[in-house]
Amino acid sequence: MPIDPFTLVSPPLFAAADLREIEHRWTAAHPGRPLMAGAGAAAADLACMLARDTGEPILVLAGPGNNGGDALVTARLLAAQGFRVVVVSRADPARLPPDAARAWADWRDAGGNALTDVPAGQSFGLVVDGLYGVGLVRAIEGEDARWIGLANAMACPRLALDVPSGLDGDTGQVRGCAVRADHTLTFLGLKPGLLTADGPDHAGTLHLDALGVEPDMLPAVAGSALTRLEARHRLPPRPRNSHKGVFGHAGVVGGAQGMVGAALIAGRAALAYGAGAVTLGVLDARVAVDYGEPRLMFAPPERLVAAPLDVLALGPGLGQAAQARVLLETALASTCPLVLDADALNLLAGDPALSEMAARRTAPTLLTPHPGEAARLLACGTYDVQADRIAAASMLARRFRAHVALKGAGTVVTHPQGRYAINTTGGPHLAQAGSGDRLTGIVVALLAQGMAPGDALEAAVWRHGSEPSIPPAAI
Ligand SMILES: NC(=O)C1=CN([C@@H]2O[C@H](COP(=O)(O)OP(=O)(O)OC[C@H]3O[C@@H](n4cnc5c(N)ncnc54)[C@H](OP(=O)(O)O)[C@@H]3O)[C@@H](O)[C@H]2O)[C@@H](O)CC1
Ligand SMILES: Nc1ncnc2c1ncn2[C@@H]1O[C@H](COP(=O)(O)OP(=O)(O)O)[C@@H](O)[C@H]1O
Ligand SMILES: [K+]
Repeated sequence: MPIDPFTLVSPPLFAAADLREIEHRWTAAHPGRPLMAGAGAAAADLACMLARDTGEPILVLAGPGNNGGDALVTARLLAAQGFRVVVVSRADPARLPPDAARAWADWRDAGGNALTDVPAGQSFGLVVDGLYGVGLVRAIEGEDARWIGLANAMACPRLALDVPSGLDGDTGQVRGCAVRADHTLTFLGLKPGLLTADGPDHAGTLHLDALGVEPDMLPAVAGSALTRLEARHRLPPRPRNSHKGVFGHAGVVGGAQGMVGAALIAGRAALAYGAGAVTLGVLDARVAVDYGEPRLMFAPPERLVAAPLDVLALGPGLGQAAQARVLLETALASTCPLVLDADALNLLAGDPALSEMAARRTAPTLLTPHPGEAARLLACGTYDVQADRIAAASMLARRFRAHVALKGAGTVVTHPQGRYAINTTGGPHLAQAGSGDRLTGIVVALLAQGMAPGDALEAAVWRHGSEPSIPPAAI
């Protein structure tokens, strides 16, 4: 029975290699009971609910592997329920993998056939996409790409089996082109690529069917989906018998001339999320008060980076002048948790000595790069970062022995020990200057109040995405 995976707490994320391991364990424990039968049955049930009630046939696109096998089982079960089904496949039945070959034989025995092209001028009540799943190994091109283009242009809903064809389940990268599904029914477990990069735009509403696989058959994995907060992500209730000192003193350094707002946004967010006191070290010396949030204190940045604080953040609106570099060097020597954002990351990227210092810190370091900043830190292109966001964020976590939030659609939070989480809150309303500064402030607030660094970064990313959004006005 498919479920909404977002109702689960921190569901694990399985890469293609993990899924093959599950299949291996299942086959060893249950010979002769292919998982494909359950996958096809679940897909047929969902397809019944999604197909438009117009009497138009259901188009089933079936590929050359087991994803195509799932599609053929789905087609047979839908036809058995009285739906008109048009199967389109160019796969050579003689070369199908064993379970898919069985599905093809069953479909043919039930009177089914397959067209070798999508019929022109025909409208459909639903498209079932079973071209490629987690076995996608190269870019989609040729006839497959044409079919995907046709399917994406159809007015009816599209249901993708396992992953939208063309989307890499491990990374969320579109390889060539991909089905833009309205719904994706994914099998066994969630795949990281459904949640980050191009995944959310292509998967539509996610449904998960574990196909009856027992939890003890699932391999231990490094990744999970940040669907809901766990207890470790929450602060204890504020004791009545408390004072501002209990909730930490945070310092935020940044706000060079022309970018003062970045530091103010971070500072305001830190107060809003409960830091006991927040001092800004603004580089633009003309600014000494925030009239919109007069609780913010101001100190010379040189003094603030060397002050005894509970947490220090450096970066929002920092700029890259010589003064900023010196501030960063002093901040790296601090003994409290240190959050580096924006230009602090750019300065780090261009300076091997500072990078070395960052990697050697004994107090926790948290990095919050957007893909461009991550690319500078890794000395590669933004495209390379986006092609595998988990790998990029993991590399940064290892290199800097830091907790890292690689921002953007499906923010990836990685930890020095190798664990990672993909956030599921937020959306394109956050794609506006100043969003990242607010995230920095939220992280700072949670750290100031004593949350463990990795948990604070995850919780901040989740909460930032959960804030009520005011969508940009339609024009
Ligand atoms: N694991 C399980 O237990 C379960 C798995 N299940 C299902 O199986 C799916 C995985 O099946 P799979 O491994 O057969 O891979 P799949 O995605 O069908 O593609 C492989 C074929 O595609 C080809 N090919 C690849 N890329 C291509 C391209 N760009 N352009 C053209 N061809 C390309 C590739 O060709 P080759 O590289 O061999 O030349 C090969 O022939 C999984 O997503 C789920 O739906 C369920 O039944 C539930 C249980
Ligand atoms: N399309 C998107 N979907 C989800 N979150 C997004 C999207 N675009 C931006 N964000 C979020 O908005 C914030 C932007 O941060 P950043 O790029 O550093 O902006 P700035 O430095 O201008 O404040 C990050 O938290 C990022 O994850
Ligand atoms: K698919």
